[in-house]
Amino acid sequence: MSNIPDDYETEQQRVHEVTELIRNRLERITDENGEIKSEIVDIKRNFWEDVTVNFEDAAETAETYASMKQQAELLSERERSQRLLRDQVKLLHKLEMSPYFGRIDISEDGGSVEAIYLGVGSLLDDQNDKYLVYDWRAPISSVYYDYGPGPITYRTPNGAITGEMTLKRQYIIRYGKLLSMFDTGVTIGDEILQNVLGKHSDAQMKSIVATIQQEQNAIIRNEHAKLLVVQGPAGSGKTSAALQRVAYLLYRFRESLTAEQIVLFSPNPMFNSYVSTVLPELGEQNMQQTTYGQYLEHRLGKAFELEDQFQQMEYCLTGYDDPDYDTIISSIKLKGTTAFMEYIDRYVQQLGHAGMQFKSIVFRGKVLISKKKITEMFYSLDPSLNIPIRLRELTTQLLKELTALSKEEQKESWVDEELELLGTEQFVEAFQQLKRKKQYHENSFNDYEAERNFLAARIVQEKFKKIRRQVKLLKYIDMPMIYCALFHQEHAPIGTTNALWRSIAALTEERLIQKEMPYEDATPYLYLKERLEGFSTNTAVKYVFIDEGQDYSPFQLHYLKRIFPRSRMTIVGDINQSIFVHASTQDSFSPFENLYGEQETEYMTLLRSYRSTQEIIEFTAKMIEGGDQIVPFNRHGKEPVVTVLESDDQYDKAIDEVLHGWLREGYESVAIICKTAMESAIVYERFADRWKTLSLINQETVTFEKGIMVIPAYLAKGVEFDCVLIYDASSANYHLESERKLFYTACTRAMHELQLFSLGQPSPFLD
Ligand SMILES: Nc1ncnc2c1ncn2[C@@H]1O[C@H](COP(=O)(O)OP(=O)(O)OP(=O)(O)O)[C@@H](O)[C@H]1O
Repeated sequence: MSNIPDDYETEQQRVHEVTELIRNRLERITDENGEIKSEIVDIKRNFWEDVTVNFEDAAETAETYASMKQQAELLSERERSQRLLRDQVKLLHKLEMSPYFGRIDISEDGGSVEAIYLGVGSLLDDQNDKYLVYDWRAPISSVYYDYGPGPITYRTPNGAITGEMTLKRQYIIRYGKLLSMFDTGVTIGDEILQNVLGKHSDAQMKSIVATIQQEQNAIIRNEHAKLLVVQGPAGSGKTSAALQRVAYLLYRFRESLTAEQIVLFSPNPMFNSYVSTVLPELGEQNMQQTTYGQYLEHRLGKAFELEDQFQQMEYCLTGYDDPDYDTIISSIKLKGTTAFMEYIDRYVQQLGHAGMQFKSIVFRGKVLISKKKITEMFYSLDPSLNIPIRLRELTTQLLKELTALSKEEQKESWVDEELELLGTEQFVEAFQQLKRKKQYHENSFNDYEAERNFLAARIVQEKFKKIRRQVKLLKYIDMPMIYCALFHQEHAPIGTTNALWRSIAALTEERLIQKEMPYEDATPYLYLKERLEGFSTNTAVKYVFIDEGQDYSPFQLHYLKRIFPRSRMTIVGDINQSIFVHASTQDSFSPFENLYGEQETEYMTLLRSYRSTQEIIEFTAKMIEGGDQIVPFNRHGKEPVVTVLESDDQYDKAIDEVLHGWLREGYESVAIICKTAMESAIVYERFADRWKTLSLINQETVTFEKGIMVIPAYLAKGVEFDCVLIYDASSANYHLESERKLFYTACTRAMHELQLFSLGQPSPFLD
């Protein structure tokens, strides 16, 4: 329970004093910053004047270098100081706006009581070396999130400390004014959380630093798990906790970890813009962000036209009439399994003995080294060596061969033709070079010959450069053919019938021949490629975060683990939102179990849901298995409404009414959620004239903005809106079991109001 304390005046006085101190410090730092800035300008302007330049002899030259080095060091030291000051100014501005949000009074066993104030960064009083504000990530701050008044324990680098908490208080402060304060129990202030969650949604996600809940704190501060898996229902704060965790890790390991060493895989490009302000709000730099699809594209290069995951999704939701539909769905499922990964492993073993395919090395239409010869060279190498090592050796041999061939090539007539086109300067230069190399004897019989040979060698060398580069990049391996041949294997992967395998193989090959790479093939293709060429791992990355982890196939996760071998992984997700066919997390999080092994994996579960009103959470929880476990946060709003419409024409009036109503209430972010991109486009066309501010979101949309938007359900993943209107929640549109989770995901995007329109009989998921 919480109550409003009566020492408001004292607290307001403290806010006033701390704000004053912050403002004074800001003033001082701004002056210091100005001085450093002009010093930097001076150093740059006078750099050469302050350096004594003299290259007369070795001693003078050394002195010149020493003096240059000294100036450069001075400059970089000043620039570093300026960066530090800039960071301090940023933090002080944040603290000026709101210096702290919480306070705990604690006493270490038997000691005196100390009041600890928590904010987004720490603030030290220079006069007495005391912290006026502690960073929310400091070890002691953990007590605030984990305990209520009573006995406490917290960990420091020097061991555990026990004591007593006598007070836990929350504040809302804006620019020196204490707007409100509450004393609270273990959970952090219902009042403040009510206040935060009751607000209208924003185009950008907000940091939850002032109201982190105990179970979220455990996720944020976990330091030991190699793999941390978090399962939580829609709106339970998984993404929020993940981002706070990034900020925590950056603070905790600030000596050794930088934002570039952290990668977040997000569900769609728009999501990147949605979460982009959270870390800067916490005074940290953003980590690297990408989607898995973008990452595949980057690694795949241009050999194929890659289907993206949303095209695949669209097909899965609309392609029911395609006679190949069932085979394609089975193919997508198969290619996401670890059984298929192992199938590729066995194929790689076979390739060690036979089956590698190469491309001939061709120059000006002439085969320099035939693929037959390359194959022979490859298989004559020691078979006990693994394929990547053999390929390295083969590359060396091919490069040598090319050197020899380039000598032959110099005699070709095209070289003479090119020589004729050269101007006198090139001949003069050849003359100079040969003279320098002492290969030129004036008036000797070979003069012209030497010059010609020299220039011919250079011409051929220049033309061969590209071939040599391609060879070094292993472009002589015919990867598409090797991958296609995988589907000629007679025996099917474990768990797949021979007949199904043959159909999958035929369909896959058909698309690969067209130079199309189905999305489900991209990971197996890259995996095979890297098993042959050697994995190009990224060892710089230390933490990988995967949001919406339930949508990744086991194969994709294993692939990521191999790519980032030095990294710890945090996977957050919700099995009830697995919307992709390949996701094997349909019922549990089991695919994660054998990723790093039990010893190194920790599971955490969130049950409370914060995004939506209690009415919406209770309504949506009924759609999924285990929904009764979800604990809604106690915030109330209108009951969701299901409206059955009899004809398409009734939509105009009904939509107008609902949208007008929401706008009148002041809601700024409204989504009309459709099942597919196709449906979204139709709806947009239909209403764009009536609603001028309507926008259509598709897979290319990269920024998330307020307003009224039409969006396919699978792109609304991870984001939220004040109000959601499910455009057609009819049984005709949503009835397959495989669509249940998509439907649930769509409905759970609403924070305050949810309306569902159904053309005829509503979906059975609403029963
Ligand atoms: N401790 C908290 N304090 C304040 N707000 C919170 C807290 N936890 C979550 N929220 C809010 O709840 C909403 C949902 O959070 P978030 O998007 O992180 O959930 P999620 O579990 O990732 O959801 P989903 O799986 O549906 O995408 C956000 O508006 C977030 O700010």
